[in-house]
Amino acid sequence: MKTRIALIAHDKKKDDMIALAGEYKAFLSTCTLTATGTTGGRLANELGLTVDRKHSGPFGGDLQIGSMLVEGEIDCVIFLRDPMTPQPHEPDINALVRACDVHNTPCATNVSSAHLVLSQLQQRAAAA
Ligand SMILES: O=C(CO)COP(=O)(O)O
Repeated sequence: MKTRIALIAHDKKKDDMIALAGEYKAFLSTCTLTATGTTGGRLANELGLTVDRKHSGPFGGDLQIGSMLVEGEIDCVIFLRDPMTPQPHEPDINALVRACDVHNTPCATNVSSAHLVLSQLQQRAAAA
């Protein structure tokens, strides 16, 4: 089965997300990708990745992805959060990260941990 990855980035982290996804593009193109609206738009337009785009984060996108995760439809979350900017939908963000903890789903919230998670998933997929 394809690895199912959710990709989410706050505005000031979107360039980092594009750079990260660009590095893993070959692997990510073998995965089933879900993203919040604006992040997904950039991944599709700038990298040509096929992405299931949910609503934008402030309009419930994090909650939609959280719901998928609870249903067992997401294997891993890459969520590049901006710790320096208050977000209007902070409760939704916390709900998604909490759902990852409740369901023991890997959740990388910065670029360094995202590299560790993606390189490991890529290696596993290559060995399968
Ligand atoms: O706000 C977000 C995550 O909390 C991200 O949403 P967008 O990808 O639509 O900007």
